[in-house]
Amino acid sequence: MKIIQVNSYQDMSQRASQFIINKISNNNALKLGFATGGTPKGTYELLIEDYKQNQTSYQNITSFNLDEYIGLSKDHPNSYHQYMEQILFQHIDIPKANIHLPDGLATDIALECKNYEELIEVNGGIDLQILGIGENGHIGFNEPGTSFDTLTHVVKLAKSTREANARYFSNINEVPTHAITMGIQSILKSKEILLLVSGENKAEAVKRLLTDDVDSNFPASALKKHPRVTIIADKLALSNAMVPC
Ligand SMILES: N[C@@H]1[C@@H](O)[C@H](O)[C@@H](COP(=O)(O)O)O[C@@H]1O
Repeated sequence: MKIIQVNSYQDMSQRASQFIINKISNNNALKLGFATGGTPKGTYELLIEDYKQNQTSYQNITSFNLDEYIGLSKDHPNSYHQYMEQILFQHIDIPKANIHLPDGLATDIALECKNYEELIEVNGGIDLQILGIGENGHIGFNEPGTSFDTLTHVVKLAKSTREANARYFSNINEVPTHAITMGIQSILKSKEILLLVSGENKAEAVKRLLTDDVDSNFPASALKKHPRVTIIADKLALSNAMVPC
C-alpha cells in the first residue's frame, strides 16, 4: 500500500481529485467506483470545479457505487442515489445510463445483488475504486466479521455504523437497519483502489490498518491483499500511526 501523507482535509481532496483526473485523462472510458460519506465530498467538489474549468469529460465514464440503504427510494434525500446526484452527477456530463447503484427498493434483493455483481463484470470490472473507511474498519458497508470472499450482498448495519451515519438523518430511528453493499471480494476485484482518510476519529482505524494482521474482524485489512492501493491520509488520521517520511 502506498501512503500519501497530507496536511489537511483540503489537501487530501486536492490530491485525490488530481489522482482521479489523471486516470480519466489517460482513459476517458474509465470504470469508476464511487464511495459516499463525508470523506470524498471535497474530492467530488474539486472534480466539479475541474469539469467546469478544464472540461474533463465524463461522457464515456461508467460509474458503480459501493452501496445503498435498503428501504430508501432513489429520491429519498438520504439515499446514496440522491447523495451522488446532488454532490456530483448533476454537475458533470456523465450520462444517466452510465450510472449504477444498487436498488435499495428492489423486490428481490438477492437477485438485485447478483445482477449488480454481474453488471460490474460485464462492464469489464472497476478500474479505480474510491473508498472511505468506517471507524470500525468497515469498507463499503462490510462490517467487522465479513468474509473476504463476499460479493455484493445484504448486510445488517452495525449499531456503531448507524450511530455514525445518524448525523445525516433527523434521528437514529430513521437510519435503515440494512444495506446492499459490494462485498470485500467485489472491492478487491477492482484493478486499483484509492482510500481516502481524514480526521482524528479515523486515527485508530488507520493505525490498525497499517499495523494489524489481515483479519476479517477488521475489514479494511483485506486491502493489504491488493497489489495497487493508494492511501491519501491527512495528519489527524495518521496521528496514531508510525509512517516513514
Ligand atoms: N457506507 C459508507 C462508507 O462507504 C464510508 O466510507 C463510511 C465512512 O464515512 P465518512 O466518510 O462519512 O466518515 O461511511 C459509510 O458507512
